[in-house]
Amino acid sequence: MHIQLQQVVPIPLRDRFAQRQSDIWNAHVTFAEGEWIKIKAPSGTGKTTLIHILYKLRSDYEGAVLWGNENLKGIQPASLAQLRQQSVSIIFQDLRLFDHLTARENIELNRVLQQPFYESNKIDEMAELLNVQYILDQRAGLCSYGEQQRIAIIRALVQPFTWLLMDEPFSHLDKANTARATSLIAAECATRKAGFILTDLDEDDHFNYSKHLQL
Ligand SMILES: Nc1ncnc2c1ncn2[C@@H]1O[C@H](COP(=O)(O)OP(=O)(O)OP(=O)(O)O)[C@@H](O)[C@H]1O
Repeated sequence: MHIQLQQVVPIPLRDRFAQRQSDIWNAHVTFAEGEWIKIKAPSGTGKTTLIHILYKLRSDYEGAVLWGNENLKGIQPASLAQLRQQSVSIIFQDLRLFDHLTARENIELNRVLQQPFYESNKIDEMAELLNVQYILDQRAGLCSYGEQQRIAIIRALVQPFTWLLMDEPFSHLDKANTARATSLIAAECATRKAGFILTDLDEDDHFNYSKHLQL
């Protein structure tokens, strides 16, 4: 499924962005199935806004966003639920774990709420790869941000998807942990022939990107 942005402009930012050159805002953009897209932008230029628009957490924009032939503005709740269960997974910038649940329960909840893509033993396997196996049974609220970020990454990877949305997904990780996380994400995207959209502040060579865009 491809994604199209047709002259999307967030309404609260309309005036501020009017003079700005952007590959995304107020442009026609198509992301083809399986593409690995990097979107680079300074702080405050709308990375989170874009990710939230794509996941339909907000609809205060002009223009249109299409997932395949489905315009997000008119999408029925059942179709949106199906999109999020089968086609789109997400790593939020603010992580959005349930603090009172354990790390494992947070991941398991997403695994069973969706059509499970893996058996639950995959959680232990991924946790070992990302070096967070020792906090799996600890309450997420007690985990450090770096640990929580790795849990949020695993949570996103245990469900089916053909697109993965990632909003500054390595912001709390050191170099070694970022390398572990990127190789797991690359392997999981390759297994599914999935594409991703990754936003970040700076250039990086974490992945073999298909496209580099500037917000
Ligand atoms: N609903 C809203 N109403 C008004 N302004 C908003 C709204 N949502 C976001 N903004 C503003 O839009 C700008 C972009 O916000 P956003 O969080 O998308 O930026 P970002 O690129 O993700 O930033 P950072 O790199 O700091 O996380 C900010 O200046 C923010 O204050």
